[in-house]
Amino acid sequence: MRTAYTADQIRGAEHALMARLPEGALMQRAAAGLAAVCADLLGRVYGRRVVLLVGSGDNGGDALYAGERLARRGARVEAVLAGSKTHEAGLRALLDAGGRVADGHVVEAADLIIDGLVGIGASGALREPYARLAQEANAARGTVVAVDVPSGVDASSGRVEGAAVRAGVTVTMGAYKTGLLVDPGAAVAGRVELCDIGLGPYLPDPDVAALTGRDVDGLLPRPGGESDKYRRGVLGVAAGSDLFTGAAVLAVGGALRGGAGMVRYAGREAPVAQVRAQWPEAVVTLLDEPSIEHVGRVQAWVLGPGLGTDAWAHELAARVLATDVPVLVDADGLTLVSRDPGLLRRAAPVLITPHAGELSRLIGADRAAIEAARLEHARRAAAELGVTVLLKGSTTVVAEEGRPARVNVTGTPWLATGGTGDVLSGLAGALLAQGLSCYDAASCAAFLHGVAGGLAADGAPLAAADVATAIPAAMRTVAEAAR
Ligand SMILES: NC(=O)C1=CN([C@@H]2O[C@H](COP(=O)(O)OP(=O)(O)OC[C@H]3O[C@@H](n4cnc5c(N)ncnc54)[C@H](OP(=O)(O)O)[C@@H]3O)[C@@H](O)[C@H]2O)[C@@H](O)CC1
Ligand SMILES: Nc1ncnc2c1ncn2[C@@H]1O[C@H](COP(=O)(O)OP(=O)(O)O)[C@@H](O)[C@H]1O
Ligand SMILES: [K+]
Repeated sequence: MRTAYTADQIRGAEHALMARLPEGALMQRAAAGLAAVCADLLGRVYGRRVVLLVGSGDNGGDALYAGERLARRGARVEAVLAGSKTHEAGLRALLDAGGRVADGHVVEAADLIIDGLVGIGASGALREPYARLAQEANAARGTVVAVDVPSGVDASSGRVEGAAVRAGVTVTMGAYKTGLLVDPGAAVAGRVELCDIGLGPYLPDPDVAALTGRDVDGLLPRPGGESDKYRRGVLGVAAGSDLFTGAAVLAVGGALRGGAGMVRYAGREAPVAQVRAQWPEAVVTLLDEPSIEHVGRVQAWVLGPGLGTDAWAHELAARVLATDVPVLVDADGLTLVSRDPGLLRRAAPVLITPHAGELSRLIGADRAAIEAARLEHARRAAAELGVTVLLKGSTTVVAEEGRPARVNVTGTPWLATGGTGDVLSGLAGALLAQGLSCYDAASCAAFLHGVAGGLAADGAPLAAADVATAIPAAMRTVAEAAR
């Protein structure tokens, strides 16, 4: 499990650790780790041009001391002092080692740029001249190494207001910051290298966690000698309509690859015909009326992809939500519950899987605001609605009250294509049917869906059905990672 922390949590741990160490020791550890990563990136240090972007705080201090170390190994180190003040001891150390102070024009020609403008002490959008320097670094040809977090990214949330440094590598001190795992921050952090400064024993419970392949492998249910198709878990899928038949086909496809013992599909005439034609494995019930009475017993339901939002769909949704098994609500199901929130009042667990637009209707928040602060809104929805939330998008977030939010680190922008969400619903539903909690089913499904997307795309466009097909390969990949 990868864990990450807010700026306040990091500060608390740093204070506790600092109290036991001589002054400045922590910054020396940070600078040593930073300089080592930079030296690796440069290959040969001697004679290379390194530019330090130095802000007024300790983030600038880290950069200056790392610059000192690189200068002692023969690099030509120049510091651009951006703040109203500068870490004095750090600057002296750099100058003593042969580094010098320069203006912003040196950025363009640097082999390596160290972004020490701001770290966890930043507040709000980057001010000038920081914002201009961030843009110059982004336009330069040299590798950009961010200290702790890329400047312009809010360390606690991943929010970016205005300009931000786009790093090739971020060297983060002591522990991951939440903003490095959540877009838009994660998207500009590049490769994140954790520099151990001894903070571990002082860290509180994490703000967020990210599953690794090993974690997912450990959570996935596997059939044993005693298993039969009923004991493995049966999933019901209530999806599709005469207008949207594909969503039903894709959700059932995701479910069949997700390891349920059986998938029961229930729907109207047109999607029933399509599901029958595509998936002989599914047990299909044609619904003459919106009732699930004749569908047979299931351990979980997926409700909503392509279901429509008419009175018939509403009635079917009410029947599914009146059962006592976990229900995953997606797509049109979310529109139905946003119109009739009473539907969500039930004793058994609910997992909702909205994208930002669907969540905006559910909690009355602006879509752009949700995309800018994904974690905050997913948590708010979980608390207000009393459900588990899987918020889809460039970073998928899973939130449930009383547990650390989980952020998903797999996936590819190629997944941004119609129908992949339906596959995700089927997959997560299959995991629910096999007995995983909403929290684990959602986070494992997001992880596997992202890996499957990467395998299916392999650098080129994918169709949603390819993602379903790649789910078993994704499971094998996590099993290999665990070995
Ligand atoms: N503590 C430790 O033990 C260790 C800490 N370490 C390192 O220290 C970093 C934290 O250092 P920090 O607390 O000095 O804050 P930091 O991020 O450098 O910036 C603060 C200054 O920036 C300014 N500023 C703020 N917002 C701004 C904006 N939008 N636009 C422009 N300027 C803005 C503001 O100054 P102002 O100009 O307003 O006076 C503020 O005072 C941490 O990320 C890690 O790298 C490591 O060495 C390990 C040990
Ligand atoms: N930029 C992106 N990077 C990675 N994954 C993305 C991106 N955009 C969307 N996705 C993923 O693609 C899927 C799209 O789902 P959804 O919006 O429900 O589409 P649909 O309704 O067409 O199935 C989700 O799993 C989402 O997390
Ligand atoms: K920085």
